[in-house]
Amino acid sequence: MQATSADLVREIYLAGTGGPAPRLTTDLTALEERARTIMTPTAFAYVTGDAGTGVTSRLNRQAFERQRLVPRMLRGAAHRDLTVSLLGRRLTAPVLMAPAAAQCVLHHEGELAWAGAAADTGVPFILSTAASHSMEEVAGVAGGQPRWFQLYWPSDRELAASLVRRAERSGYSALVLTVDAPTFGYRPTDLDHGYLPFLHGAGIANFTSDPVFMAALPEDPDQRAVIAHWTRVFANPTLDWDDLPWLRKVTSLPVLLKGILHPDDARRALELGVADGLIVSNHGGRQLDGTVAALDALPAVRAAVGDDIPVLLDSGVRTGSDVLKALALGADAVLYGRPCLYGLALGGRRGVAHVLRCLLAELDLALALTGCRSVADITPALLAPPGPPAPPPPPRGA
Ligand SMILES: Cc1cc2nc3c(=O)[nH]c(=O)nc-3n(C[C@H](O)[C@H](O)[C@H](O)COP(=O)(O)O)c2cc1C
Ligand SMILES: O=C(O)C(=O)c1ccccc1
Repeated sequence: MQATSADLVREIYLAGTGGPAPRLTTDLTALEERARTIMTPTAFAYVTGDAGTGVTSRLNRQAFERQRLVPRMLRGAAHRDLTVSLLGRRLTAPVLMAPAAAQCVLHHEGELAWAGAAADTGVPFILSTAASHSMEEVAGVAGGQPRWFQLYWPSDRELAASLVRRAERSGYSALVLTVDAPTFGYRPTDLDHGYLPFLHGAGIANFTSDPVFMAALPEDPDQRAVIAHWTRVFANPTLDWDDLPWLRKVTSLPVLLKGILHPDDARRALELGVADGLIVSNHGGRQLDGTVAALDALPAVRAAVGDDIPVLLDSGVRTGSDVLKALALGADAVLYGRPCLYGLALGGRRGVAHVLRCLLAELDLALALTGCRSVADITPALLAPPGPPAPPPPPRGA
């Protein structure tokens, strides 16, 4: 199941100079530009869209680029084991696909392609509450790989409980509660296009398939009424720490909080006993402009919670070396976001699987080249001591 770097390289060279598919590339940092050529301007703006000036996204990348690996030699790492144990399950690699809303605006198969690629590669996916196919439909193509459900906690508790119970029943094995989006960020690209997928009915399938959501509407409602109701219940800006024990009562699934950046929030989650894991993330720079890079926030969060609780990271992960750096700084695994979405836009299920295989291949090679036989061998000792601060990153497109 796991694509080794040797398999991938053989597959690509045997396919000839055209590579794995005409539009795809093995350069994981070049996917965005490829995707730009085939996506509608509105969909491209939605996916690439950052909050405000976009500085957070640039800082996310700069934080990875600032870290330098110091590889070790002659350690006999001819065979590498990428597998890791997370929440009691063995994963193919320390990588999961990050939750992303409304994927049908990128490709008509949307989350079904996402789940198919997970089955093809062994990389688990996290399904967004704001998916364009219902969680039950997506579960149907997912195969036996672990899959998690990301919860945007709606303003109605009965609806929240219904979503959680459905996720549990349809085989999602953990809940990711996103806590950094009590409201949308200020995203000038979306605002300038006047475009949000949800207002066109994309990304609301978990609601239109939900008995509690539908019971609040008149029989046979028109789309405008459905969307209007969705905008009323989707977000819950009043959510606070005191609400979280309720979630514990509703489900026996492990809960991870996504969007933690401050060590005090990390400590609080543990003290209250409301989280089985944390995801250090700034939502890919889409929420608050000027936020600290997720990678820079990671070491303090790890130090605050100790080694026993899973700490994952996303925001800016693009390459196999990035995964290695995140793990060296204390992450147990990473979530892979926009590159998978570009793969989806470029080639549906095959495109997402290609992107994931490239990442795993590059990670596998990075282990070989740093002298690591397994993920457990990745330690802070692989990183050079911090150097002088880098100059500020240039704005996008400069
Ligand atoms: C188009 C798009 C939609 C997203 N939708 C969700 C979502 O529904 N729920 C969520 O928790 N995070 C969502 N995210 C954030 C990702 O889970 C992840 O935090 C982010 O993509 C990481 O940044 P990166 O992709 O630049 O590495 C979304 C991100 C993008 C790009
Ligand atoms: O676009 C996003 O980043 C996102 O997480 C989202 C998804 C659906 C509704 C609101 C925000």
